[in-house]
Amino acid sequence: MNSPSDRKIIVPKEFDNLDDISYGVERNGHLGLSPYGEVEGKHRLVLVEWLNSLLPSLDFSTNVTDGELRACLSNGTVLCLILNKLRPGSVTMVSESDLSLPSQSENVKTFLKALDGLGLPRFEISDLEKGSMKPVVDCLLILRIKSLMNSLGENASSTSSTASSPRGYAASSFHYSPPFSVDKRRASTESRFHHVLSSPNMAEPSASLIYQVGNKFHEVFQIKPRSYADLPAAKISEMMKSNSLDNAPTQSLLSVVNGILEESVERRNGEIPHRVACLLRKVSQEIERRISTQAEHLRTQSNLFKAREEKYQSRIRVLEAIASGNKEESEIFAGKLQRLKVEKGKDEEKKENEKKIIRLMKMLDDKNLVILELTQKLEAAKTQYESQCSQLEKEAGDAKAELRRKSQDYEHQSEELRNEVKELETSSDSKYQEWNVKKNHLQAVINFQFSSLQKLKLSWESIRQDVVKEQTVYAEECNRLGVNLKPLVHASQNYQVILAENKKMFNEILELKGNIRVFCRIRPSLVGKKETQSIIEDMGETDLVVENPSKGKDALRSFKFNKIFGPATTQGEVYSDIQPFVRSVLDGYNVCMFAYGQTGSGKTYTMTGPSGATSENLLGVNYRALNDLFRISTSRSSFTDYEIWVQMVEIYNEQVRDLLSTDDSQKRYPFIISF
Ligand SMILES: Nc1ncnc2c1ncn2[C@@H]1O[C@H](COP(=O)(O)OP(=O)(O)OP(=O)(O)O)[C@@H](O)[C@H]1O
Repeated sequence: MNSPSDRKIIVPKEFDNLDDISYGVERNGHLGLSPYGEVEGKHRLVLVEWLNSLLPSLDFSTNVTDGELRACLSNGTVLCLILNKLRPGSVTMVSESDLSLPSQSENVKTFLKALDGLGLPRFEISDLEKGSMKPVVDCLLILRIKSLMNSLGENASSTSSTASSPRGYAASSFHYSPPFSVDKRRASTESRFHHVLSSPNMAEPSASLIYQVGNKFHEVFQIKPRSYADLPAAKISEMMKSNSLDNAPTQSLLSVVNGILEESVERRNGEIPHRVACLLRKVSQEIERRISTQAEHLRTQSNLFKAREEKYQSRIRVLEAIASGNKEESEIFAGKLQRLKVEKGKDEEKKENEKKIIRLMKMLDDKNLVILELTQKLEAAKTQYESQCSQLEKEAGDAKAELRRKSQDYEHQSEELRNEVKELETSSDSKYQEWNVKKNHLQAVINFQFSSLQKLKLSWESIRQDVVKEQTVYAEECNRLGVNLKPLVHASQNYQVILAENKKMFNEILELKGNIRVFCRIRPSLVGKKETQSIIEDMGETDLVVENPSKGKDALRSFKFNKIFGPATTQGEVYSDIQPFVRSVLDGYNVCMFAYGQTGSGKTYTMTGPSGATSENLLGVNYRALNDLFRISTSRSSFTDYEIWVQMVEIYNEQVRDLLSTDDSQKRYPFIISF
């Protein structure tokens, strides 16, 4: 049986970070040294240790009294300092120099308001002023438990945070959950787990954390979102070689994984560069290692909790043995209980102790449940990350295969391009040769053209000299011609005068010959008629004698004409005597010619010509007169304009008819002539 001095409960060091378990911790290894109740004394010791570790300047003794605590905490400054220590900048307090008596409770109010905000139970301001400090102590202990729970959550996500701060408060955040509710603890744990994964605060580590994890990983934190793919391979390999990943906070590693995955998802082709995939695998391996370590750590802690529970069970059994009246033990404890009776009343204390032990056991059970849940969560997280890693490896494999396929495509394309380049080179060579041939040909043509040009220039020069010479000769000729032209000009000026005189004399001759002339043309006998049937007895130049036997002694009759044309006279000979009258028309005189005779005497033959005449010699007077009119008017066109029009009429049975009119109403006289 152990003596009272042997019944020291030596708490393993690992339990220092655990909240409720540490209620039973006595740094000097003894129970019940406090002037307060045994349990409350232990609570107070735990609180004192915690406060001293948070704010070393307080330097509370282990036997701190209510009065000392009240004196220290009553103005609220220390309370606010505790909060700010746990969560930097969480409250703004009034400095001590500004504190006046009326506003002394300002910092206390601020502290209590912060507790309300965190959802933690609070005390009243009056508790700080008088009476027991137990509500204040309990409140601070719950705050401590809460901070340790958060510290445990932090430990689950970062092994380095405990290394940087023994209690891991520097980067903690608080999420209140009622201390003895399993469901709410689960909710709180899940919340913390979610917080570790998604909190922006975790993605942005504190300055001290960055300092601890090293500059290499700090560079990774400085990478802008969606720029992992652009990170140089040298920098990634340097980071992977260094121990920066080992020192980096887990939430930062998760942020890197999430960043790479988000970047991969947002990229259209979903490809992950090889170097980034290597970094991803390295980070995943590091996370996996940490999860395994954490799980192992939690299993160890669970075992320790179980050992601790067994010890408490043995203690309970001892106490039960004491209670059941073990004599020796009773005697030993009797003295002790006697002393305790004197101080407070042993029976009540024992019952209270039993109740607290039972509560402690319940708390242990709850804790175990929480730890079990945490272990399960971590196992689930590990499984999830393993599946994610395998998924990532699969995707990396797919990406590699895709990359290989694309590489082959590129190889194929580059091969095709090389072939095309070769073909183009060949074609360009042939074209170059063609162009060279053409160039040589063109050069020869140009040379030929150049020599021809030279010859042309020489020819042109000689021609120019010839032209100059010819111009000189021409000028001389022109001068000579001008000299010769002078008499001609003079002669032409006289020519018009002479011509006018000629006209005048010509028409005077015609007048002298007679304005009215009568010619007689004797038609030859028609085919089939006898010559003897002719009545012409004698025919001279101008005289004609005809015989009419039916008249008896007056049978012979003579006629006189201006001229008589015999049967052998040609059409041209007839016109030659008429032609001067035609020319007289163009000099402005009126001329009228008509043929007169009996039917068949030859009028049409003389004026027009025989029908169907093809020979020019057979043309009659009309054709020849018109021909002369046009010829003479053309020759005089340089100095006289003539208008010539034709009208053909027939006078038959004293009726005049227009032979050219197409309008029947206009055919008979009088005609309406329009020009
Ligand atoms: N000088 C001539 N030489 C040859 N044949 C002629 C000559 N004169 C007229 N004849 C012929 O005589 C015929 C009658 O001539 P044409 O018709 O000229 O007579 P006409 O006086 O005009 O008759 P009509 O008054 O009836 O019209 C025609 O066959 C014509 O060829």
